[in-house]
Amino acid sequence: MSRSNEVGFDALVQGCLSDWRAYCQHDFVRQLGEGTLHPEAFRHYLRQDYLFLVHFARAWGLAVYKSRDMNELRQSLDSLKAIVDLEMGLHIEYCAQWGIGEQELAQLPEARETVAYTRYVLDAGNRGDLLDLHVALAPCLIGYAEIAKWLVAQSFTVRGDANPYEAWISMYISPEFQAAAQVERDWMDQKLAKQAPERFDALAVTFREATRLEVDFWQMGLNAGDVNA
Ligand SMILES: Cc1ncc(C[n+]2csc(CCO)c2C)c(N)n1
Repeated sequence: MSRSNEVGFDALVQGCLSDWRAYCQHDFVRQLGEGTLHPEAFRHYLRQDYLFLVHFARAWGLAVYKSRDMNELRQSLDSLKAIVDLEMGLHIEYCAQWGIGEQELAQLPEARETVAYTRYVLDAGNRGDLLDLHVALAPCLIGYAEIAKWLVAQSFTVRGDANPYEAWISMYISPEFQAAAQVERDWMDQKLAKQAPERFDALAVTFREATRLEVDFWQMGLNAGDVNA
């Protein structure tokens, strides 16, 4: 747990609160909660998320490379294996339920928003160390847990079969996913508490940029459902 007199993940959020809210409470998220999101918006998001996950797996490969001891190596390798062996397969199955086949996924052109976000994360890790990489990944890893918690607390959110996006909500609100996000948060709190102020400020910039790129990713999805566009 982060203590109030120490900087941690919460301080990263406080450093870019308006961007963080724009991400966590984005219209894409709200409409997903209401169940009113245009299915094409969701499909576009799912397709690009497949490409996102491929680069996300590469980011864990980079984390393996940037690891400096056996603990870090094991943690990074476990994450890499989880995404490659498990989560990619689940995503492919989920896409199939939305009428998106594996063949289509394999041939997808990458949207600029996907390129921007994933390459930003990989560059942050490449030029920095393991902490820079984790901070660049934090909006993704911890953000989705926060988004799910926020969503289920809103009165407009529809749960159960009446919402076509129930599976998405239930995956990210699941105790397993929430616990994994908490592990990441604890790791980050512990690392951030040891950083000098200038170093923290540089990390906060990376966090804010990655958060803004997540906003763009939602907006990309929303735009794809705009029939007038
Ligand atoms: C654009 C985008 N941002 C974040 C996530 C969430 N996410 C991707 S991989 C992962 C780790 C464990 O599954 C999490 C939480 C996403 N799917 N797409």
